[in-house]
Amino acid sequence: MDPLSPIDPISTLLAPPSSLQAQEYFDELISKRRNPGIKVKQNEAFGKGVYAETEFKEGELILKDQMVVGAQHSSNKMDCLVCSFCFRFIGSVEIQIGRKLYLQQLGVSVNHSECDMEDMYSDGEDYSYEENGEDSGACSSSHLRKKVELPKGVVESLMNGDLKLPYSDRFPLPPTVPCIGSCGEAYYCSKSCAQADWESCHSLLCTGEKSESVSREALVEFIEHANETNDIFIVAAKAISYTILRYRKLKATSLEEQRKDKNVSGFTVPAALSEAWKPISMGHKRRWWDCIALPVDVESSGENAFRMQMRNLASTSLELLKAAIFDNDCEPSSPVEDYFLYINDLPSSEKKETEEMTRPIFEALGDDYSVSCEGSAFFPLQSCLNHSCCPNAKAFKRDEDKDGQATILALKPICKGEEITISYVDEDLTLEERQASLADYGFRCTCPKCLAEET
Ligand SMILES: C[S@@+](CC[C@H](N)C(=O)[O-])C[C@H]1O[C@@H](n2cnc3c(N)ncnc32)[C@H](O)[C@@H]1O
Repeated sequence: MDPLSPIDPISTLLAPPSSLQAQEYFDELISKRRNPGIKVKQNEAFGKGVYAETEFKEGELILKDQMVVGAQHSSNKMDCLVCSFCFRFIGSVEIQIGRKLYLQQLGVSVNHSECDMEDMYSDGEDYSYEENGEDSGACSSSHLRKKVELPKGVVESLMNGDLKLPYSDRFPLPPTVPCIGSCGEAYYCSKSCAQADWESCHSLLCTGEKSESVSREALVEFIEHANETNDIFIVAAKAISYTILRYRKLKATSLEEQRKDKNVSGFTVPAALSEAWKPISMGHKRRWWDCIALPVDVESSGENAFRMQMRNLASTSLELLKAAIFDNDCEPSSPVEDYFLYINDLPSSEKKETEEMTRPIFEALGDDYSVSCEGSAFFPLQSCLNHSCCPNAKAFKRDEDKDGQATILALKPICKGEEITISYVDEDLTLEERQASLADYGFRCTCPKCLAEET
């Protein structure tokens, strides 16, 4: 068999890893990430689970987990300009506010190609937004807000840096670094994040002129389909691009080693592919279309048809992605909120003067002025945490947690050997509401709180 020809048995890659493979992988990951207080173990009832290897006090950090791939929600892109790799807020308080107001006034979402963000940062441009333009509401995340209009030119001045808000230098943000492929859609907090994202997955998913995708038109079609249906397909595309790029690197290294030393064991596609796919495969879960909850308006007799419809949706998305990248051969607070809280807390003499300038901007932003960055991501350790409606831990962003890492803190004292659990849903909901939300995860909760409330 030609060792470089693509192999078909994708099903081998999609099979769950054996318990031994998973145990070795997570032991190594925990040791590399220096999270000695935890261990991933097989749980008889629910598959994998995370267990305490030491005692944790209330409020103590249990683990920090680096994401493998993740994406900001399409609908959130209008509210927050964040680094496309580490999801830190970028630019400045003025750019965050100005960009949001600009997009609201334009009445478009940045997911759609009508609005090129590149234009918004170039100085002296005619931004041509309608001063009294009606928000179409079609793509805006804030069409319910009562708008207060700002004088002409304020929004442009905020975006191009001509208008500096008082005290905004107390909330410094990293500058915006554009994407290497010039797509004008991805921005970063540093050149190193831009490079890391390019090498991790973006080179194949970039719609810019330096894109390494097979077809930029096909890629745009794939992204539009994901934005119109479910933007989880963007995260799936990132996982696939990540695997392809890791595979290529492994192949190049292996062939180079073989060239130097003929005695080095030969490169094989299956081995390199499964190594490249390993970080994703370790998060193996049931198929999405098999476990999502049945919508309330679908009768149980229509369940098979519904699941088939969802499967077809995922398959259409994959076909679109394949046309774009197929290779023949893997809640922080908002700085805007922090800024306005700071202004609100100023001593009254300074506050009065400052608010003359900031109040109209605050009112123009409306109720949702402080939206934080939201998205979906795959965190290998966090994804092993099982659910409980009376959890002993919580994913929590502290002031220092500004990057895209997941932080898990103890909610109460945890003993050595105890399972660490988080709540996937709002624990204050009623029993029925909690169980309905958990149906999306494909299980019925039997934690002590649910059992007590059921009787
Ligand atoms: C984020 S994963 C947690 C890790 C998972 N046990 C594994 O083996 O990868 C979520 C899945 O774990 C299972 N799970 C988590 N908490 C559970 C619970 N309280 N009861 C039953 N199944 C649970 C469900 O299958 C759920 O879809």
